Amino acid sequence: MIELKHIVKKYGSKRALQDVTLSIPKGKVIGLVGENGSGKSTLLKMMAGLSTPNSGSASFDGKPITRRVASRIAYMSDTDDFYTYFTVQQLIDFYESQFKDFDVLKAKEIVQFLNVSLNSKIKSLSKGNRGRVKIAVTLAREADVYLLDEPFSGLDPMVRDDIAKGLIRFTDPEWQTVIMSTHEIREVEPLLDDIIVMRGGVIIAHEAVDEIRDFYGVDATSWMVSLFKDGNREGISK
Ligand SMILES: Nc1ncnc2c1ncn2[C@@H]1O[C@H](COP(=O)(O)OP(=O)(O)OP(=O)(O)O)[C@@H](O)[C@H]1O
Repeated sequence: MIELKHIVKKYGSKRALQDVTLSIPKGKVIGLVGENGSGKSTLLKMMAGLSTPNSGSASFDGKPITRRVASRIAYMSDTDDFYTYFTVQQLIDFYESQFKDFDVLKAKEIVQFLNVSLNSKIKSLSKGNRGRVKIAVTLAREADVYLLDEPFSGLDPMVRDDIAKGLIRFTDPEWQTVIMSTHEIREVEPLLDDIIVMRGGVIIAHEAVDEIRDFYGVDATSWMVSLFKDGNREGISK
């Protein structure tokens, strides 16, 4: 469904992505992991049509990813400066005006599921509740793909758990794909079908979580730690 071929993205002379080739099928939940600065956000922006490659190609269902095609892709940034002057209800109204695939009833259901009041002003919400609202309006889009940049970052375990439950409950694995960057691999591992590991702008591994357990005989977190310790994917033998 999403195909990236030999993508290079430079910021000045810095290469944020180096020759990235990647195929993302429909109906998977994928964790994108790697050290700070390894290129995760840049890769998500590329798939969202928010960043243009210096070379290589990005396509969705065979068509180049442009802002138009990207209307089927819901992107959630990692920033926390999120329409602070709105109430939650006003934010939902705003999203409805911006996105054709936005489902107001679903948005309200998710907000209720996550225990946030529609009348709250976003600027007066705690960071955890802002995180809940952010995921609610993202998942309320009936998009083919959800690209979530660090949905768990800086949030306490209860909020992380709520967001994980929301992801399971409000996405349909039959046709929707979720790709999320995270540093909380241990917590999200049960949600994941695949893990993509990045280092220095390169994808150093892309494995199915079941395969990691079956062939490497370890959980995904231990597999990833060994991958980094040994500096390459041959670190753990099947
Ligand atoms: N707008 C920009 N201008 C200049 N350099 C940038 C820009 N965005 C990213 N970079 C650089 O590109 C590289 C990849 O950054 P990116 O944000 O994609 O990494 P990341 O894996 O998401 O990091 P983190 O885990 O810290 O969020 C880094 O070296 C970063 O400094």
